[in-house]
Amino acid sequence: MRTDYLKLYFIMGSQNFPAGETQALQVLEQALQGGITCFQLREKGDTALTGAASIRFAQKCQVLCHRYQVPFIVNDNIELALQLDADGIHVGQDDAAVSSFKNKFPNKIIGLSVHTLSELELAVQQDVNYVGIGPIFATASKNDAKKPCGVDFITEAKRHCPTMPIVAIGGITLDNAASVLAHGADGLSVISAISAANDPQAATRQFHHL
Ligand SMILES: Cc1ncc(COP(=O)(O)OP(=O)(O)O)c(N)n1
Ligand SMILES: Cc1nc(C(=O)O)sc1CCOP(=O)(O)O
Ligand SMILES: [Mg+2]
Repeated sequence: MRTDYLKLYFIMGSQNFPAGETQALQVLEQALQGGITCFQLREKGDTALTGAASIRFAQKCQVLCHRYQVPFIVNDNIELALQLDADGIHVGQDDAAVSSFKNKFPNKIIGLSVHTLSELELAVQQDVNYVGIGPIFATASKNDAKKPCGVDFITEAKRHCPTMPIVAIGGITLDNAASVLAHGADGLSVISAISAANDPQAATRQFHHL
């Protein structure tokens, strides 16, 4: 995978917006105009869209991403990723084995969440395309987030496995992003820093001028 795709990786689902999917699509387009380099659809939680509505929403997100030539990644849901022929899938430690995703979804981007150095070593052995390391800081966007690991863990991970692309996630804002990059992350992954910004396009642009 091209590491530059990880530079500014925006994640969201309709649950991240008070006005639901309409607002989600508007913000995604603003984020694309502002220069996000990757997008992950993470439709999760009690208010998540289901069935045909979730597929229609996902298709609309994918069309926008294609228009801006930004990879469209699906969180967790391999059926959706296959149905839409997404560019990749992001999976967590509690999901099925990476090998099963690779078999079902060959030649696609596979991202894996890691929280420890041993999980990172396994990710290298499994030849995933990138790892998501987090939460770096406290986050309100994931109910079951682990304890924050801090920026020094990024440096430790990069030293341990220098060739594995790392995207940092969890509580990343315009104020702390420069430190995250200075500690060795290849890219930044955010939900609220863009989804809850007063001006999502301007916020996205600012991440490119840290
Ligand atoms: C880029 C990136 N990194 C980490 C995660 C978290 O994935 P996971 O641990 O599977 O948790 P959920 O997002 O599924 O709640 C991610 N989604 N993206
Ligand atoms: C989806 C997700 N995964 C995390 C992890 O630690 O694996 S933290 C997180 C939420 C990130 O949202 P925000 O940018 O608003 O903090
Ligand atoms: Mg997951």
